[in-house]
Amino acid sequence: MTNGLLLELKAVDRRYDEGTRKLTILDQADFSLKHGEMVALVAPSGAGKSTLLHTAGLLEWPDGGDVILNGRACGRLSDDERTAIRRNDIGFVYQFHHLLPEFSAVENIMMPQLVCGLSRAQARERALQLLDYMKIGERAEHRPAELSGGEQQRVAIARAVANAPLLLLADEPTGNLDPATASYVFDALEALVRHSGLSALIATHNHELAARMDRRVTLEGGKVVDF
Ligand SMILES: Nc1ncnc2c1ncn2[C@@H]1O[C@H](COP(=O)(O)OP(=O)(O)OP(=O)(O)O)[C@@H](O)[C@H]1O
Repeated sequence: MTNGLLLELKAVDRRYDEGTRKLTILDQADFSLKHGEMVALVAPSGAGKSTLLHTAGLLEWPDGGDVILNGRACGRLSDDERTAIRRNDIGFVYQFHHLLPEFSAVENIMMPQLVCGLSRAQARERALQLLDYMKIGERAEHRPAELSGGEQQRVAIARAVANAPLLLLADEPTGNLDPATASYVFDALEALVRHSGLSALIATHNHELAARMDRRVTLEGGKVVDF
């Protein structure tokens, strides 16, 4: 930790090739996220929300500028180093849960911990604690297909934080749920973020949920701006 910031994007460019021309999605974009801060990313479809999340989450390389996570410049790291940071320090939640269908809820949450070298007993204990925290402890042994959409998303959130990341990035985490379920799932997500002190950047089209976060940003002309 250096300046109270967990995440900084400094003059980040991101361009895609579209036939013969370049599509500029991020154009010298600056953004920062403080430790423990929860920020909503609200922008029209196609504005570049997923691009911003993927770049911040080290899934995509910026074409210019740098991404600094917990004081560490990540732009010039090797693929292996970036993978290690993603595995240990960053949790992702998507609109669709992407749980492994043949494994139970608890096993899905154990998986990333086993990859990081925890024993099965340790991983299971933490997974069960997280399921309890998300108020679905009694669904631990069910497979994703046996869970409701809201329950599946709560398992996906638990899985994203299983390795106690510093940063949670979520791309429309409640976008696939009805309003009441979305609010309920967001309650659980918010409680978890606040309790664990992690920082979160959450893309959402839901203005009610965005209003509950510390700050709201949007994308305009490839830049991240507060609104
Ligand atoms: N790998 C890629 N190659 C080419 N173009 C891409 C690629 N990824 C995204 N794009 C384009 O970049 C633009 C921004 O995409 P992005 O998915 O970041 O938007 P978004 O704001 O998340 O949209 P949505 O809300 O619909 O998910 C879109 O025009 C998209 O078609």
